[in-house]
Amino acid sequence: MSKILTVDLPGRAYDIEIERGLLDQVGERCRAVLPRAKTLFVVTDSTVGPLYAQRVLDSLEKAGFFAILHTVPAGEESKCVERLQELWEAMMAARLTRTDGVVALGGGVVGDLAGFAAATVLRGVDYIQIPTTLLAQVDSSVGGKVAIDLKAGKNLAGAFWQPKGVFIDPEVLITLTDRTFSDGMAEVIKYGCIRDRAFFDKLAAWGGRSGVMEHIEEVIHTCCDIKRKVVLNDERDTGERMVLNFGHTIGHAFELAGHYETWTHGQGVAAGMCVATRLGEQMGITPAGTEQAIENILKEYQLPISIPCPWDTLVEAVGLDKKNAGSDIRLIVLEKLGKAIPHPMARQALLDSLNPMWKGN
Ligand SMILES: NC(=O)c1ccc[n+]([C@@H]2O[C@H](COP(=O)([O-])OP(=O)(O)OC[C@H]3O[C@@H](n4cnc5c(N)ncnc54)[C@H](O)[C@@H]3O)[C@@H](O)[C@H]2O)c1
Ligand SMILES: O=C(O)C(=O)C[C@@H](O)[C@H](O)[C@H](O)COP(=O)(O)O
Ligand SMILES: [Zn+2]
Repeated sequence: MSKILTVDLPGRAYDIEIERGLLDQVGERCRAVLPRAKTLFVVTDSTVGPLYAQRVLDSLEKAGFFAILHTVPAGEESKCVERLQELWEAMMAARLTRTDGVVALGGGVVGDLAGFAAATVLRGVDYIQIPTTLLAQVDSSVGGKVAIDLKAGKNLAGAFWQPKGVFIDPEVLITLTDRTFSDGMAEVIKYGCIRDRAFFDKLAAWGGRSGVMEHIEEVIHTCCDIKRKVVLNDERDTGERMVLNFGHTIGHAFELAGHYETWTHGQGVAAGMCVATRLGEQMGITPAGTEQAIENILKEYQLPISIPCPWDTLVEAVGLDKKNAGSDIRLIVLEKLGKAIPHPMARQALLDSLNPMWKGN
């Protein structure tokens, strides 16, 4: 049975559809939201392409589209200006027009990269998200943040560009490695931490991949619904949306420290949530014992609770966080498990609190 959530942004409303087997019906779904499009430029990666692209192309062609497939190497390193430029050039070589569209078929890397290409080529063409990792199905395909990484750090060039539709087929998760499944669980656990204590407790009880897969539609629906509501209140990330960044200030530093190879985004976020919660406890905002509860659940899902990171890298990443405003920063902390808030503080005060934790590193 299909579950549908609507991201009801004025003039830019779109549906998130969650349904087993949806991959074979994306053609008709794309036709419904892109009625004038002739060509669809499908972006995928070198792992997802051989697994799922043909089914998507067949479905698109059956719905009357001319579909062109473009494959980037799998991995975070593809979220770069070189791959973006290749996409722009290939889109123009395909004579894409403003009434055509882009389809992102893959994980968060493909979604962020293809979404940014769609946001910028011809000053913006429509795009569709077909997320294939757990992380992309519960988080990155929704809300319109699209970006590439720069040498300085994560997601430093990008846009807010909402998709025309998000088509989620949970069956594709079956081919994920355990590590990539766990990455998605970091963001899933984040949703429990920031907005839904009961959901957090369920995740703790399910205890692993097979338990979660028994409830996968509920998991995807719960996370997308939280994100949808937050994005509706603050699309441009000026206040409430920042809670979706829980664990990311320090998490992005961990990713940078591993040169985006050693540590994935999900792993960075997992360990970053522990640090943010420890700080919250130290500041007297987060109840004592909360970090322990988060560490316990992260361990259940094979996620790290700490990651080595040089102090200078941490300082660098904190300085580049998009929640900075002048010399202040908003750190996302938990008022309690299930409720996150942006906590404004001087960036130097945050670094001063972090420093003693790093001394032993
Ligand atoms: N825009 C947002 O709101 C947002 C939110 C969260 C994360 N992100 C970004 O998302 C990225 C991480 O996304 P990710 O974890 O999906 O990583 P990813 O896109 O690199 O995918 C992880 C790996 O899984 C493979 N894969 C994808 N689908 C598969 C499938 N069904 N079966 C087998 N293998 C499959 C990929 O080829 C890749 O090797 C980061 O760059 C992060 O910054 C963005
Ligand atoms: O959608 C959001 O807003 C988020 O913060 C979701 C995060 O999980 C995601 O990693 C996002 O890309 C981080 O954005 P950034 O603004 O910190 O680059
Ligand atoms: Zn994230």
